[in-house]
Amino acid sequence: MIQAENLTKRFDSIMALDHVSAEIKDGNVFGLIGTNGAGKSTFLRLLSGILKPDEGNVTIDGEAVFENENVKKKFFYISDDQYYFNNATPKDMMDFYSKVYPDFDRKRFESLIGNFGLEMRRKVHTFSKGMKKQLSVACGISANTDYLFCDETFDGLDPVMRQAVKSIFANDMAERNLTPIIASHNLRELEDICDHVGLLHRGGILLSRDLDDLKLNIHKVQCVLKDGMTEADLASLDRIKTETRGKLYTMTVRGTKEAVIGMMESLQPVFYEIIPLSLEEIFISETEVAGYDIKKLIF
Ligand SMILES: Nc1ncnc2c1ncn2[C@@H]1O[C@H](COP(=O)(O)OP(=O)(O)OP(=O)(O)O)[C@@H](O)[C@H]1O
Repeated sequence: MIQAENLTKRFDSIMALDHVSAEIKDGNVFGLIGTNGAGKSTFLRLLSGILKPDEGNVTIDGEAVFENENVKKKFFYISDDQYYFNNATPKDMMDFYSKVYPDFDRKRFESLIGNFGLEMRRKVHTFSKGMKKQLSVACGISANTDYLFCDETFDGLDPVMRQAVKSIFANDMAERNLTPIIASHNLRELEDICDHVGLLHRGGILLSRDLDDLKLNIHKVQCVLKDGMTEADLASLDRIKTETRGKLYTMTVRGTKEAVIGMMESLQPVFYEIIPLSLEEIFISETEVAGYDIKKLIF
């Protein structure tokens, strides 16, 4: 488990991270969302001990991270701008990381490089941005660490590759309890992968919740009411949003699924169904309550 307590980091007058606390459970995907400059990379750099916090502390499996070589073997940090040695090839990177990470799986690395359509002996500086991202994912996965820190890892990957990488993460979570921590400015990219999402804004955590909890008390309902009934008849529902298209009402409603179903049944509409809410829709309603306009905070 990773525990961050009151993490604070300033760069001169810039407060990059302001007393951020988070608990990252093993075997879950922790998504960190925020606009450019929100503090995501700073958070990951503090988690990985690249930076020292001004205040607060971070522990991985109970041990402090900063200047602790043992703990550093437990995670791999795929940075937004991964460093490769001058003239290095994927094979050189494999040789390097094999020395750093005792459980580095060379066979897996070769197989991932092959599956991604990359070449082991081609110079990395001739790779495109997306190819470099693929290479860093191959390094990170093959390192076989308990935790994988991903900074905008999906950015720059094409949709097919994005899905492939998500499947690889899911596979490693199931097989060896990998815990990915994924920072992204794009909520939609985390939609189908995260168990827990933290929303970072100007260095502070605005919201940090398990997705299952978020989804328990908010639902999207579509219905067609009987002739003679109007929107006023929907007053018993705790509606956050209502859209009307002809006779079709699409509503975002607060309450447990059972309560919402109960109310809809009592209205005896011509038709109704509960449809899944997107992560973005959930976040919009949750942050509205906190007085924020999420559309200004995420893309
Ligand atoms: N080395 C540094 N020196 C000075 N300021 C820094 C440094 N690193 C980060 N900052 C500042 O800290 C704040 C948070 O930056 P950070 O890189 O953590 O944001 P981010 O959420 O990762 O942004 P992005 O999505 O653009 O990568 C920004 O205001 C940034 O300018």
